[in-house]
This record gives sequence, C-alpha cells and structure tokens, in this order.
Amino acid sequence: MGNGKVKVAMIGAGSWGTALSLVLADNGHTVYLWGKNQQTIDEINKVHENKKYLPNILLPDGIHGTTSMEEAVRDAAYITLSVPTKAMREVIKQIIPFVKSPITFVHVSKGIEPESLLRISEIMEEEIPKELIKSIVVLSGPSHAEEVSLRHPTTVTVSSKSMEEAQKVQDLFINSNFRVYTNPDIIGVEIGGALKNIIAVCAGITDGLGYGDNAKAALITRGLAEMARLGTKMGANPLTFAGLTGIGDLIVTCTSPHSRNWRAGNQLGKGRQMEEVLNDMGMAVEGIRTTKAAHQLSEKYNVELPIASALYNVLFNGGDPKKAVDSLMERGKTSEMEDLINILASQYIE
Ligand SMILES: NC(=O)C1=CN([C@@H]2O[C@H](COP(=O)(O)OP(=O)(O)OC[C@H]3O[C@@H](n4cnc5c(N)ncnc54)[C@H](OP(=O)(O)O)[C@@H]3O)[C@@H](O)[C@H]2O)C=CC1
Ligand SMILES: O=C(CO)COP(=O)(O)O
Repeated sequence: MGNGKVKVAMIGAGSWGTALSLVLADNGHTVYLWGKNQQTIDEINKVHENKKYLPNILLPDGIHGTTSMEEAVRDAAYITLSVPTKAMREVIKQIIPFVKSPITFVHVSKGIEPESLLRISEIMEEEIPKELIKSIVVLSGPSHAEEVSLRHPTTVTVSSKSMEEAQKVQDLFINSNFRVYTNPDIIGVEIGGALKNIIAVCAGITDGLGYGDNAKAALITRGLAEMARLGTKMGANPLTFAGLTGIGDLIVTCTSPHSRNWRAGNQLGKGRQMEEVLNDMGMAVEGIRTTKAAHQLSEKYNVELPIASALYNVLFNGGDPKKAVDSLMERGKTSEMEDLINILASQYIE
C-alpha cells in the first residue's frame, strides 16, 4: 500500500462504522468494513451505499464490505470496533481467532456496561489476550455520523494509555474535514462519551414535554456537573469534561435531532412507551443501558446523580417524565460553586 496507507478492519457496519470508514478511505487507507447482515454488505459492495444506516451517501471505492471476520482482520494494521457496547464482548470473541500478532485496537463506541461497570477499553482488556494487544485507543467526541459522511467540519479526540499509539491513530483519521485532537485522560474521555447519552435522553424528554431552551441549558450544565462529579471519582481529570468529549458531545447530542438518544427521549416525553420507542428506532440508543450503569455507579461511589436517577426512575420503574422533571426542580437547595469546587478537589481528596 505504501505512503503510510494501510489496511484497517472496521468491525461494525452501522452508522458510525460506515461514516468512519469513509473518513479512512478519504485518507487513502483501505477499509474492510465487517458486518453480519449480508444484504447490507452486498449493498455496500454493489451500490456503494449503506441504505439502512447511512442512506444517500456514496461510499468511496476504498471501502470493501465483508461478512468474513477472517478477511476483515487478516493483515490489518488496525482493528477498529464500532458496535454498540452490548455487542462488544460477543464481537471481540469472533475477532480473536484471526489475530496473529499484537495489534492496536481502536474503539469508537460510547457506553458503560451495567453490572461489571466497566468502560469499553476495560472490557477489551478483559476479552483480548494480553499478548495480542499492542495498544487500545478510544476515539470519541461530538460527531454525528450523518454530518461526518457529508464531510462537514467535525472534531474528535483520541486517547490511550500509550500516547504514541494515540498519535498514530490521530494521523490515521485526521483530515481537513475531520480534526482529531489527543487527550491522555482515557478515563475521562470514555466516561464523558458514555454519560452524555443519559443527559441527551433527558433533553429529548424535556423537548417532548414542550419545555424550552431554559430547561435544555439547565440539563446541559447540571448534567455536565453530574458527569464530572462521577467521572472524577472514577479517576478522570475534571478538565476533560470541559473538552470535546464532555461539554462538546453534550451540546451536539442534546441539541440535535440526529441524536438517537435525544430522539428516544423526545418520544418518551411525548408519552410513548420505551419498548415501542426502541423497536421503532432500530438503532443503538446507548443511553438506556448506560443509565442503569450510572445508577449502579452512583451507589458504588456514593455520588449523587439527580438527573441520571430521575431518568432511571422513568426508564426502569415506570416513572412519569413530567413528575421526574418536577422532582428535580423541587430538590433541596444547593450551592453551584460548592459543587464545582468539590469536583475540582475530589481528585486530590480521598
Ligand atoms: N451514529 C453516530 O453518529 C455515532 C455513534 N457512536 C457510537 O458508536 C457505537 C455504534 O453506534 P452506531 O453505529 O451509531 O449504531 P447503529 O445502530 O447505527 O449500528 C449498529 C451496528 O452494530 C451491529 N451490531 C449490533 N449488535 C451486533 C452483534 N451482536 N454482532 C455484530 N454486529 C452487531 C449492527 O448490525 P446489524 O444491523 O446486523 O444488527 C449495526 O451494524 C455506539 O456506541 C454509539 O454510541 C459514536 C459517535 C457517533
Ligand atoms: O455520539 C453521538 C454524537 O457524538 C451520537 O449520538 P447518538 O448515539 O445519540 O445518535
């Protein structure tokens, strides 16, 4: 391939895996886009379109669809995982037999696993034999697949325990439409990307209830405080929440109808039932499972998460969305500054 151009295995042919394959192909790399649905893969190869997940986007020639994991992974320089969090373990098990030497795994997904309470890179460390891991890199940030595939300006962040490998992945993806930053705080980057989905569901709910911009601004700002409060307890740098994978991703998902989390919340706010909403969506709505994980994490770390708890009550205890908002507004009085100081201080006090 030469000229720094490599083969990349993209595992997951949904919206995000397909859009990121387009970025890599634009950069001259050869992408083997793996999916389990034969019809989707045939469409990608024959008409260069992923009709289900990224309709009306002509995919570049450098993208080869495949349902063969062996073909996708063989001789790849990078293996990128782009399946929803709940499919991670199952898909990694399918990859491993075809990995012959240590390689850098990239993941681009946004969730926390309920029960184990692991971030995705931790799940990967559990599932992939140590001797096959060169490094694990996460790519996250405010980036709707629909806009990335139109080559609209987008910024994301990569993070890893190895910044050398993170920089290589930065070089792999970066181009004039897709600007990639680095951040050494992998915990903060992964937690921000996962928890913002909870707040986006809530923003959809308040929009569905007919509330306006004040409620949205309140959710984004207090949601950010909640993310930072839990994140710092889990070892994140509080400053990461002021970056692309914190406030950046909160803004894009809480304010955009592209967001599946916002859209699901919006339907709940309009009075529809969760099961029906998720069935109709037919795409990953990560915020639902991550709300369960956040509820468990708030107990584990003894951190108050009023917004996530209110959503947990709506999603898993049949709570009424309007009453959930009322309950947040009627909480005991607190001090904003005291909360922010506690967040900044929490990494130093244990
Ligand atoms: N869409 C976006 O704009 C962005 C998404 N993300 C994150 O990327 C991740 C993936 O999301 P996204 O691509 O949007 O999701 P989609 O719902 O668009 O696609 C999910 C893909 O995963 C596949 N999949 C699901 N379960 C399995 C499984 N058990 N085995 C194999 N394949 C499976 C689906 O295949 P099939 O159709 O065959 O079921 C489908 O190709 C999520 O964590 C999301 O938060 C991050 C940034 C942006
Ligand atoms: O993470 C995203 C944008 O950064 C996509 O959000 P949704 O999963 O809510 O569509």
